[in-house]
Amino acid sequence: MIETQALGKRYGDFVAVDGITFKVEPGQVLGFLGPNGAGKSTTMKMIAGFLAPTSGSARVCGFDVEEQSLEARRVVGYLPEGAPSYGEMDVRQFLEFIADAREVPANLRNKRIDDAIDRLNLESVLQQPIDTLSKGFKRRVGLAQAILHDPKVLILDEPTDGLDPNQKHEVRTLINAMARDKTIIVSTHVLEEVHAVCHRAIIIARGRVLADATPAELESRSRYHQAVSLTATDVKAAKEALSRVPDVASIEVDAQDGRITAFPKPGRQIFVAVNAALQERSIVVRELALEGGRLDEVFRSITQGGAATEARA
Ligand SMILES: Nc1ncnc2c1ncn2[C@@H]1O[C@H](COP(=O)(O)OP(=O)(O)OP(=O)(O)O)[C@@H](O)[C@H]1O
Repeated sequence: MIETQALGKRYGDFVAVDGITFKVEPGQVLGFLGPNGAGKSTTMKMIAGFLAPTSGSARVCGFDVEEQSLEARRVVGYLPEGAPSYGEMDVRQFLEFIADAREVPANLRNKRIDDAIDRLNLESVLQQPIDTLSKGFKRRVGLAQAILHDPKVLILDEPTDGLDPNQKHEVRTLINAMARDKTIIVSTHVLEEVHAVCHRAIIIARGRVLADATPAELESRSRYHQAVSLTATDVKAAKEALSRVPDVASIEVDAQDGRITAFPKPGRQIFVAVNAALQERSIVVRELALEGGRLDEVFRSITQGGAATEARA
């Protein structure tokens, strides 16, 4: 369990984190989204016990991160931004050092190290100094040290940053597998990641929570939610057919690929009627899709101001 209560951080007059309150239950993966400089890393550092809050509080597994700092840090695995580590050590030496620093019991030490090596596919670079590793491998070493002591809580600051698509997929699978018995916060700029791993997402900007919802709830705020998009050989005829469907509010055609999107009037469903209208006029359609909503558009709308900016936290 992770719980923050009006958690805040100031640097002089500058407010980096402005009274953030949220709770994450075991078994949940919370996605932390927000533009550059929103306060994501600062919040994660405070929860991980690496930075003292200037106001409010945070608890992990019931331990206050300031008043019970040691107990709190014991139950947390933390992957910092950029994953700094001791570059002159080789990977195995570094993981052994972490096992000792984390006081992993002697009878579990080798098993935990081997398990982390296996989960992050580090076998091929075990003897290599960390400084000489590629960015992706450095990130994986950072993840290995975060999970080495099998913590109940994981704070992962952009865990897939710098990874290639295959590695991204592997790390997401790993997070999903670990989610069953852990409480996890993941910050990311990759919106598809929210779908792949998060049960819930918090969007923050200028140090404040602007939205706290499931990925599906966020998508439902998109103007594309329940829109119907299609590609047709005769764009003009397709547009004409769609314009006659009573519940279609507007129609847009993508200038680049000619894709047509029909937007419903508020609260209306148009898929069946659109399909029928196209068939009635024998319009040849290459694909026809019901849109769930677009997270990138919701993210922009929420963080840059606009219709969807109301906070739900
Ligand atoms: N030590 C510091 N002194 C002064 N300002 C700081 C310090 N550390 C962070 N900040 C500022 O606090 C704000 C929040 O930074 P933070 O790193 O938490 O953002 P972020 O959401 O993680 O951004 P990004 O997505 O770019 O990683 C930024 O404006 C940053 O410049």
